[in-house]
Amino acid sequence: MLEISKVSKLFNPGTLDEKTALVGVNLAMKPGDFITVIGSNGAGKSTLMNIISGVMKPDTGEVRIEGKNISHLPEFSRSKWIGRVFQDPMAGTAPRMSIEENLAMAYTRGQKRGFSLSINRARRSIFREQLSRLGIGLENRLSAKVGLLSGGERQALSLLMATFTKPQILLLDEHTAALDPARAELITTLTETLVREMNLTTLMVTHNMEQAIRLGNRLIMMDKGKIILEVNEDRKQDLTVQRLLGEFEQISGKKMADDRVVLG
Ligand SMILES: Nc1ncnc2c1ncn2[C@@H]1O[C@H](COP(=O)(O)OP(=O)(O)OP(=O)(O)O)[C@@H](O)[C@H]1O
Repeated sequence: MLEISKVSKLFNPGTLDEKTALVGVNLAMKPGDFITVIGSNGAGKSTLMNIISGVMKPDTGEVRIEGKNISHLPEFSRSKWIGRVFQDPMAGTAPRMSIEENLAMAYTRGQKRGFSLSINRARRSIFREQLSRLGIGLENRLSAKVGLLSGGERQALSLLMATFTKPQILLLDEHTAALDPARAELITTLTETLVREMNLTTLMVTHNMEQAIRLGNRLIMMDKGKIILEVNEDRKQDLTVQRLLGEFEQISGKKMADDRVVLG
């Protein structure tokens, strides 16, 4: 489904500010895989997400979706295959537009230009039905401006918008990190439900170790631009936070440096 092969990225090469972000990263995801990604500060997690979604190009290496090399395609052309939710609840939605206008945008994502953004009765009923799945009453607020919603409500809407057209790949970039614990739990539960119901192939970066262990069928750990540990389904079930931290120390020879790490 998603294949990343030999992807490397160096920022500001040849300058004092040179930063290695990714070094020969390989990753293959099967349809329905749900991989959680953890790692120390500056390990390259966001760069990996940015390269998959087309925000930036790798120096070397390829990104393939269903066998098709998409490495040369810009971000907007990939949006029909890739849904993404960011850490910042402000990032995934347009604040001055209403809930239904935002949904209409998500609905037509990746379609040819000129595809109607108009909201007719049939579409409105689809939007209502989808919003009701979130279980937070947004289906009764279709014309409310998104800028007026709380962080948790916006993030729930972002999640729905990112998954609306059943993307081939769903990228979740610390999407619960900016929320208080109760809202974060709500978004986590929603994520699990949407991913399971649609059987979405999902890559999720998180600083919450307990969440990384609990969610998904695979886990990868990154350090200094490399995947240093891959845990598959059978081993993941026996994993604990302590064991995971121990593995990190053993492989990298240091303690995990992550100022935002949540042990659960
Ligand atoms: N646009 C950029 N310009 C220069 N250096 C960058 C840029 N983006 C990332 N880097 C550097 O590349 C390395 C990897 O950064 P990245 O943001 O991918 O790590 P991360 O694992 O997401 O880190 P964190 O968990 O701290 O957010 C870091 O050293 C970072 O400083």
